[in-house]
Amino acid sequence: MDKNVIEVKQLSKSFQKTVALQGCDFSVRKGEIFGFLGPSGAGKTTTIKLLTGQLKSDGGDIQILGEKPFSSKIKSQIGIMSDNSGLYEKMSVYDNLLLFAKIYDIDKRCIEKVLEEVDLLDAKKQLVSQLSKGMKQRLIFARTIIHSPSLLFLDEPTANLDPSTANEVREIIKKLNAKGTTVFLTTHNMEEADEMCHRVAFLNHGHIIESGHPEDLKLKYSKKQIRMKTSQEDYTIPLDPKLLKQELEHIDELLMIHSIEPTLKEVFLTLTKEES
Ligand SMILES: Nc1ncnc2c1ncn2[C@@H]1O[C@H](COP(=O)(O)OP(=O)(O)OP(=O)(O)O)[C@@H](O)[C@H]1O
Repeated sequence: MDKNVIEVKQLSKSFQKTVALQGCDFSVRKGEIFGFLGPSGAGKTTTIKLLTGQLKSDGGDIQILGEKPFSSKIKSQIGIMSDNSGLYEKMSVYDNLLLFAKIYDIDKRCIEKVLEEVDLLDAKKQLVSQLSKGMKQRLIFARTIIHSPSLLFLDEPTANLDPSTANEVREIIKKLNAKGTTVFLTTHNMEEADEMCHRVAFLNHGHIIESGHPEDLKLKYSKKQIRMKTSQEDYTIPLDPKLLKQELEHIDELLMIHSIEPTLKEVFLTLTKEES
């Protein structure tokens, strides 16, 4: 996981008077799930559009797999999933992918393989209009990965999905990543990021305010306290081995003891509050 597949330096983008990104720096390593997190309007979708060549930046540098985002050399290695599903409801699962394969000149033998991968092979003859939301989402996924990209851009892949469908999507992402696909993921959902991402970056007002492994961030912003629960009391003490030892000597019946770390959401809220 050491080679960078995405390198972004001092990226800026404005829309008329709206500054979407300003001096944004980050990198994504080969083989990781990288979570790009931020509140609504922070600039996440704009970043994905810039990284995938759908928008041009005003300044800064982007390298994707060692190339510029607009380079045709990397097109076949990239998969993009955003919220516009674009599925044809009156066509079957298979025919939706066939159409896509024809447009993008992809070998149609890839269709069965990818349907198997997202567990839709048995539904290949079903009309899209008859599919459950979860199945549709898996079909969109199939379309995104039909050409076996090594780098996936997923813009809020679980937004507006019920918990079980969101879980199905997360499992597919993890499975792909386990096979070596690098994933750039935007999400509002901090629990999801904590569960899935090897590293996260917090975006606020168009720039990165913090980044790192979720566990390391939670430790970094921990208040360093221990919660103690005895048969008599429920209280906290500072996270200090000497204090803890002293405390334990006095306790007759200890029911629970654990260190208190913030959740990723709490870390993010603290940081964004400090910034505004
Ligand atoms: N085409 C556009 N024209 C004008 N302003 C835009 C355009 N696209 C984005 N913006 C503005 O740029 C800022 C960043 O938008 P962006 O969509 O990247 O945020 P986001 O983090 O993806 O938000 P969300 O989580 O709500 O999707 C916002 O203020 C948005 O209104």
